[in-house]
Amino acid sequence: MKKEAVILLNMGGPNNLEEVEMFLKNMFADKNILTMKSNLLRKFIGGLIVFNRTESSQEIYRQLGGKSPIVGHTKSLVKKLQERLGENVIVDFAMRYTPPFAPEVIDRINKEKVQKIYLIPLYPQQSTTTIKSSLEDFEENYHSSEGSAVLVEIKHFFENKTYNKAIIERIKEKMGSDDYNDFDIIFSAHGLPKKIVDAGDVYERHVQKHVEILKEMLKDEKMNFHATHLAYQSKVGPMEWLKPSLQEKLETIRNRGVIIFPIAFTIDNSETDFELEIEYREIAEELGFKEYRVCRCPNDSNLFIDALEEIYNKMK
Ligand SMILES: C=CC1=C(C)c2cc3[nH]c(cc4nc(cc5[nH]c(cc1n2)c(C)c5CCC(=O)O)C(CCC(=O)O)=C4C)c(C)c3C=C
Ligand SMILES: [Fe+2]
Ligand SMILES: [Fe+2]
Repeated sequence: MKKEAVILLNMGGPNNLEEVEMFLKNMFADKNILTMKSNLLRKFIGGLIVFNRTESSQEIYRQLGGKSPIVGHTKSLVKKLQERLGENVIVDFAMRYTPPFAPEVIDRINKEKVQKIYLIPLYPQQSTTTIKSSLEDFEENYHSSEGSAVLVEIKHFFENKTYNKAIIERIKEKMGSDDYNDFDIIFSAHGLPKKIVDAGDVYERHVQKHVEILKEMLKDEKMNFHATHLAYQSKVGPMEWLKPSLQEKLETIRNRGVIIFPIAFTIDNSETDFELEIEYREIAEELGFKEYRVCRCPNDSNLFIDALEEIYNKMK
């Protein structure tokens, strides 16, 4: 039987405090993140951002036990997907800004004489800053290696019913037997500079469509929240980003219960475990929320494994 590989792609996150600078350097050297044409200007602006951000960023990861949770969760997901797909398919992962990088993974699969490689970026909605960047990085590295497999890629999977069931399951898990009507739900997406959206990035549209799909599913499941909202978190720097921000949104709700689902991530990371769980919790407490809950990402849940198996089968 011909060998195939499924490679999951993601942004990565520091595996230790020394890797924080590497993570930020690689992120802000990415032409999909800092989109100016001049490489020299990117180097200058990127260098300034990294210089100004490294220490405060290290503090975030220090509070998370010295590393991002993203790689650990991804390893567990890969192990379970490998068990599901069996020994004729190699399942592995590559990160964009921290190890394991694409060349290391490519070296491993090239030893196996793989005929076809299925690339699945672990972001539900498409963006130039994430999926395009990860696919380009893997493909450029693969084409300069000795590998000769056919590369098959998927650009987004927010419409996948099974994936969305995994989200609904996570929301149910946080709500338990509590009355949904006592809570507003906020789908919180990672923000994006408005300039990138205006240049044609489809991310905002995908996020909006995703929220509409989930709203319908909540209705079908009779999960009748008091209201459903979309907001954007994680703004970096002085530029205009997508709105409303999560802070603005929380300020308009107040005095109720609120549950947050981090809609742009499949895997828990510093933006969920620190920004949502710690920083926004403090803001919510100051604003007088009766309850503030953050759902877990799908991570290595069985329904997410089912969705990835389905996506792989559809790509064939
Ligand atoms: C211009 C800056 C940034 C853009 C554009 C951006 C897009 C973007 N990012 C994610 C997912 C994640 N981002 C994470 C961390 C993170 N992101 C930025 C900047 C931009 N992101 C920074 C500076 C950081 C570092 C954290 C900090 O120092 O505050 C992470 C977390 C990784 C981890 O370590 O756990 C994720 C995941 C998406 C989905 C996205 C565009 C849609
Ligand atoms: Fe980010
Ligand atoms: Fe952040």
